[in-house]
Amino acid sequence: MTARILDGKAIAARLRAGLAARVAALPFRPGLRVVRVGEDPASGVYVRNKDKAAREAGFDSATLHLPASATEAELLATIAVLNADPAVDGILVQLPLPPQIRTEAAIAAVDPAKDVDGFHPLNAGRLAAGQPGLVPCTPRGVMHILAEAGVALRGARALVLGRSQIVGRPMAQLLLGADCTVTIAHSRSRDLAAECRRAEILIAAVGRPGLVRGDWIAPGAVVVDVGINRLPDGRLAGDVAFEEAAAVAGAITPVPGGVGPMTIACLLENTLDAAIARRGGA
Ligand SMILES: NC(=O)C1=CN([C@@H]2O[C@H](COP(=O)(O)OP(=O)(O)OC[C@H]3O[C@@H](n4cnc5c(N)ncnc54)[C@H](OP(=O)(O)O)[C@@H]3O)[C@@H](O)[C@H]2O)C=CC1
Ligand SMILES: Nc1nc(=O)c2c([nH]1)NC[C@@H]1CN(c3ccc(C(=O)N[C@@H](CCC(=O)O)C(=O)O)cc3)C=[N+]21
Repeated sequence: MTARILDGKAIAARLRAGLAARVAALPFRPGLRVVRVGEDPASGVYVRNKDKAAREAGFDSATLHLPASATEAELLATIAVLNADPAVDGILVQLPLPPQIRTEAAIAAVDPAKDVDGFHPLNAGRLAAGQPGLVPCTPRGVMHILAEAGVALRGARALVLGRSQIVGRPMAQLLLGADCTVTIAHSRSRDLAAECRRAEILIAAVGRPGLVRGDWIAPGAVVVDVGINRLPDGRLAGDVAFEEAAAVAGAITPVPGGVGPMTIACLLENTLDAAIARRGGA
C-alpha cells in the first residue's frame, strides 16, 4: 500500500485564488506589514514567499526591516505606529527575534485585532475558550488540508507531536474544537512510538528530521508533517521519515510542498478576516 500524497502546494494555490477574488471585490486593499529584525537566514525565504503571494492576491504588503542591533523599545515603537495606521490590517513580527528583545513583549504589543499570526495571548485565550478570534496560520492550514482530504474528524484519535505556542498547542485546540480525541506528546512523553501507533491522525511539529519512523504509524493513518528542517546538504526534510511512512499511512503531506505553502495562504486568509472585521465589507 502506498499513501495518498496531500498536495499542500496545490491546496494553497486554490485557497489564494479564492482570496484574490474576494480581495478584488473589496473597495479597499487589505494591508499586511511584516516586521523583520536582523538576518535570520531561514526567515528570508519565508518573508520573500509571503510578500510575493500577498501581492499576487492583491494585498497591500510590505516588509519593514530593522537592524539586528535594534532595541526592544525600537521594535515596540515600530509596532505602535502600525497599530495606529488605519491602512494596516495585519501585523506579523517575524520570529525568531535577536536575544536583546523579549519575544513575549513583541507579541503582546501587537493590536489583537491586527494579530494575523494569532500569537497574542488574547487570541490564544479565545482559541482555548472556543471563542472566535485570529488563529495561528500553520494550524489553520493543517485544518484546511484535513478538510480538503475529506478526513472525518469527529471522534477520531488525533496525536499532536509538539506543544509550542505557535504550532502544537493551537493545533490541538483546533482538533479538539473539531471533536477529535486529542493527545499532545512532547520531549518528556514516555513512549512516543506507542502514542503515535494509536493515532488515526498524526500531526508532527517537533523540528527533528525523520524522528517519526514508518513503524510508528498505524496502517491507513493520516500523517501531516509540519516540520521544516534544513539538512547539512541544504535539502529540506520534515519530522517524518517520508518514504517509510508513505508505505504505511493512508495519506501524508510532503516536505516541501505540504504545510509550508498553507501557512502563507492562511496568513493572507487571516489578513482578509482581520480587514473585514475592522472595516466591514463581508
Ligand atoms: N510549515 C510551517 O509553516 C511551519 C513549520 N514549522 C516547523 O515545525 C517544527 C516545529 O516548530 P515549533 O513548534 O516552532 O518548534 P519548537 O522548537 O518551539 O517546539 C518543538 C516541540 O517539539 C517537542 N520536541 C522536541 N524534540 C522532541 C523529541 N525528540 N521528541 C518529542 N518531542 C520533541 C518540544 O518538546 P518540549 O516542549 O518538551 O520542549 C516542543 O514541544 C519545526 O521544524 C519548524 O521549522 C514551524 C512553523 C511553521
Ligand atoms: N511570526 C512568524 N510567523 C510565522 O508563521 C513564521 C515565523 N514567524 N518564523 C518562521 C516560521 C517558518 N514559517 C514558514 C512558512 C512557510 C514556509 C514555506 O513556504 N515552505 C516551503 C518551502 C520553502 C523553501 O523552499 O525553503 C514548503 O514547505 O514547501 C516555510 C516556513 C513561518 N514561520
